[in-house]
Amino acid sequence: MKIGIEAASFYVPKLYLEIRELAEKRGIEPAKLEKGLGLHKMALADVHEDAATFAAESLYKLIADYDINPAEISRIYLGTESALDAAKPTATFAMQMVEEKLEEKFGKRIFKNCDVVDLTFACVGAIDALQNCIDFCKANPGKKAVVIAADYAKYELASSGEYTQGGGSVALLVSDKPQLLEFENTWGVATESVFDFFKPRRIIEKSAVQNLPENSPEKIEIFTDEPVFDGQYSNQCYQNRIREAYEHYKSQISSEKPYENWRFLIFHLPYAFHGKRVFTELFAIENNLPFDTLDDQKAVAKSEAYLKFINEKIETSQRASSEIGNMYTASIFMALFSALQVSFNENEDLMGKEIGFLAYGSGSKAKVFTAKISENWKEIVEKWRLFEVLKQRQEIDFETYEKLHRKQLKNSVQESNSGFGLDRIEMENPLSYGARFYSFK
Ligand SMILES: CC(C)(COP(=O)([O-])OP(=O)([O-])OC[C@H]1O[C@@H](n2cnc3c(N)ncnc32)[C@H](O)[C@@H]1OP(=O)([O-])[O-])[C@@H](O)C(=O)NCCC(=O)NCCSC(=O)C[C@@](C)(O)CC(=O)[O-]
Repeated sequence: MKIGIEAASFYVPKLYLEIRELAEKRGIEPAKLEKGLGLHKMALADVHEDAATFAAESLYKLIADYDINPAEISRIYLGTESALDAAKPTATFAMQMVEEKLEEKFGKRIFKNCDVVDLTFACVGAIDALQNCIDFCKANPGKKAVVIAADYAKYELASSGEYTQGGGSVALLVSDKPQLLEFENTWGVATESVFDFFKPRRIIEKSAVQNLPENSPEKIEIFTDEPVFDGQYSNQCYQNRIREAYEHYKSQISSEKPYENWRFLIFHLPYAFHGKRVFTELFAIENNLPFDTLDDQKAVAKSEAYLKFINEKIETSQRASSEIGNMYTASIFMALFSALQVSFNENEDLMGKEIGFLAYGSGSKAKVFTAKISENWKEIVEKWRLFEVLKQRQEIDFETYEKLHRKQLKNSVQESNSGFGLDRIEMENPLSYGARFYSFK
């Protein structure tokens, strides 16, 4: 049975900061960020936005753009590491927003019998959701599942992670009608528990939190959006896991150099140039090139063969990332959208071509798997207009960016913001303290 993506949509928040401006304000050479890491713009959530509104946006767009009957969706699995609650899944907030928006057309509680849940494993969580939903569709012919990846990447101000911020979401309809692409059945996996990037509970004074029950302990534990991370170590963990997952993938197939058969290599991109920077090792292994010293590594990265390989198989997948930044779980899918959009715009015939996916999530796990482009792929891609949509965003200045980051703004930056938004968080009633209420404008 063929299982794959029947339809796909995305949402990128409408605000952005130019990386050049961030570089100048932080005293970093702009060329390092632009030419070294491939960064140009950083997408930012407005005051009324969070991971739930991002998820709702792409879910609603998926249903509206591809004329999907929501009653036919058996499950909505959300990969996210920006959860809004430690018990109530962020997917339930998104589901409710979309349900209310669709009420007039489809009636109340259209997702009443839909299985909704979050899956978390840093940036690879949505790939786990996807694999799970592929298996679900195989086991239940005719049923459809939606996979959403929704996140915002936020790092401490002036940290080395600051220029790799970003955010947004994608939603994929997975079914036995793979109009966009069809997944093949070999999965390479590699896991090792490490502390390269994580979001621990932080311990703070009780007095720092409003409206806690009187008998709360003096010190309490809270989650924050900003991770603890070790940048260079995280790069190394990524490289190690990808190598191990690729080797595991390879051990299950007969091809000598599988990557040579792939039209694109689609990576999780924490920043645009990451995939091409880490694949040097596997390129060296596959082509028996020395890779022990820094000089060896630089020689591979700068070789004509490697530059040609990047140009042919990776470059177009980087373009959207340069304009958005890290979308955590959604980054790998946005890399796919970017490559497909460029091929669509250039009228390339992709039908039947194989794509290799190299997914990574800190903490850490990598998955390597493949898919084949379907006959009707253009009918799905033609609705995206990805690069036009990215051009329609609003630039903000550095001062506004810092205020947004510090949560010092009460009102949305966009004057006429339309779409899903957070209205309020309950802060008084102890029985509903922290409940979040959303609406569509
Ligand atoms: C991403 C890092 C590590 C970058 O860290 P960094 O120290 O800013 O940069 P770098 O030293 O790694 O690389 C700079 C590049 O710019 C070049 N450069 C220098 N100057 C110039 C110049 N003038 N002109 C042109 N190029 C210049 C320089 O040569 C080098 O390129 P290379 O030669 O090595 O290819 C940092 O921003 C960071 O820590 N970010 C947060 C963590 C992260 O993104 N880690 C990535 C891997 S882990 C991952 O992907 C998982 C994650 C993060 O998404 C989370 C999850 O799973 O949930």
